[in-house]
Amino acid sequence: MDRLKLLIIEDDPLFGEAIWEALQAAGYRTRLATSGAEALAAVAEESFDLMLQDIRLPDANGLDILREILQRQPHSRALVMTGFATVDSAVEAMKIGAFDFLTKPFPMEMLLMKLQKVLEFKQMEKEIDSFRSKEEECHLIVSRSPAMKDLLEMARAVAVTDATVLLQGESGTGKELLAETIHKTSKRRHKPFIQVNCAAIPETLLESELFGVERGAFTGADRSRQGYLEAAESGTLLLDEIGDLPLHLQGKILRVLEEKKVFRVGGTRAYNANFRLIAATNWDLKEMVQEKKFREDLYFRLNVVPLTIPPLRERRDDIPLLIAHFQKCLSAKDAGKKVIFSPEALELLCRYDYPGNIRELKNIVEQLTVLYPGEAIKPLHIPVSLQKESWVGNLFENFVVGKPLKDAVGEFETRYIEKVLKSAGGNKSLSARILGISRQMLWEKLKQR
Ligand SMILES: Nc1ncnc2c1ncn2[C@@H]1O[C@H](COP(=O)(O)OP(=O)(O)OP(=O)(O)O)[C@@H](O)[C@H]1O
Repeated sequence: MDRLKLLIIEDDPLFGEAIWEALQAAGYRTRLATSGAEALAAVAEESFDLMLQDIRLPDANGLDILREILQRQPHSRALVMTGFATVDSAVEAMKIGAFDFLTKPFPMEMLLMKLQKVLEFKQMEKEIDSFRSKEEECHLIVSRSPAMKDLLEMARAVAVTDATVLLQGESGTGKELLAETIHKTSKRRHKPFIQVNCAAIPETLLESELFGVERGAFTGADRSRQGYLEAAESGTLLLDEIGDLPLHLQGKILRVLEEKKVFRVGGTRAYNANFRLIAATNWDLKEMVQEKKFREDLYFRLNVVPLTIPPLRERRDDIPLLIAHFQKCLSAKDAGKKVIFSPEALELLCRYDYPGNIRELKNIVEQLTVLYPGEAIKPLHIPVSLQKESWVGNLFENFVVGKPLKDAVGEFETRYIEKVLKSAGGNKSLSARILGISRQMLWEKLKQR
């Protein structure tokens, strides 16, 4: 860490200079101000890590000066110096934001010890800040595909409104992440973001979890408690997997949305329900409406701003970017967890269809990082199941239609075996394992080519 820069604010020039000298000798960069006005002028010129300030100043109230400086330089810390008679002011100073105080007279060692504490604290603050920003970065939506561009623009525009949003997309496409992003960019961002996965809560508990319970509503309800709808007051409620909400609860949710009031199970008192709703689903809700599995009136109520996230296989240009993003986040958490992907392995990963979408890609990167830390990932390292699927897709490209089935199957088999062998670097045992045949059978097939 750089040397700390200190501002000494002390009206007694002799004492001020003694401190100045002791701190310079201890390696700190220091500047001395002998009045409130001088201190404010110094702060206007440069920023300080720490203020060492006497509370009694000739030209101003020391507490006012402290307040002003901390407002102008919120990252700096203050140690106040006080005589016995002004200990109350020291307590006041701590309330304003001073880090600690010293009662005069004090030995220089005591001052140096306190400064060391501030140094440690500032170092910790710095680490927390950088951890926080890295953590935040890892919660960002990463994309460069044109397919996502319009969608993200629409999400940004809708975030500042209070409109209900319906997020649709296959599992793992990032619906929850998008919902969280909408909340974080909305005016409700300082209020709660409550997520409820309707499919994860047993149906018998879902009603009381959502709406809350009044004491005595049923056997075992020995105290009143709020549900998720109330907990989301003034914030955002994400109802994930809303397609799994039973029909009778769909009606109750619709009433809450219309009346902006919640009634707990077994209760007659109405509680406020002022939340912004984001609903998410993997199902096609329109189809569910046609099949009478989802209420049409609720569907219309939810479908105010529909946003459909495309599956990863329809935005393959995002794959290398996402891989780099997950690698960065993993190595930020643990510097030892770093892998490099060979171009062949990357190509393989870019061709796979990802039925589990981004979640599956993230898991694959994590898995490879744990299994092969520090290594260069080659096709050999990529899970076999994943290789088979992407190769099969690729092998069908340029396949001539018109041959008898037997010939086509033979041709496919030959091409497939060649591809497996190439990717396994000619390793026959591994190729046989990938192909699910014995080494001997592979040998036979190679002879027949
Ligand atoms: N564009 C993206 N950039 C970075 N990470 C992403 C992106 N989209 C999704 N992720 C990550 O992928 C994982 C799955 O995303 P998320 O849980 O949001 O998907 P989902 O659509 O809500 O899934 P499900 O329908 O199964 O609940 C999460 O770890 C999320 O942070």
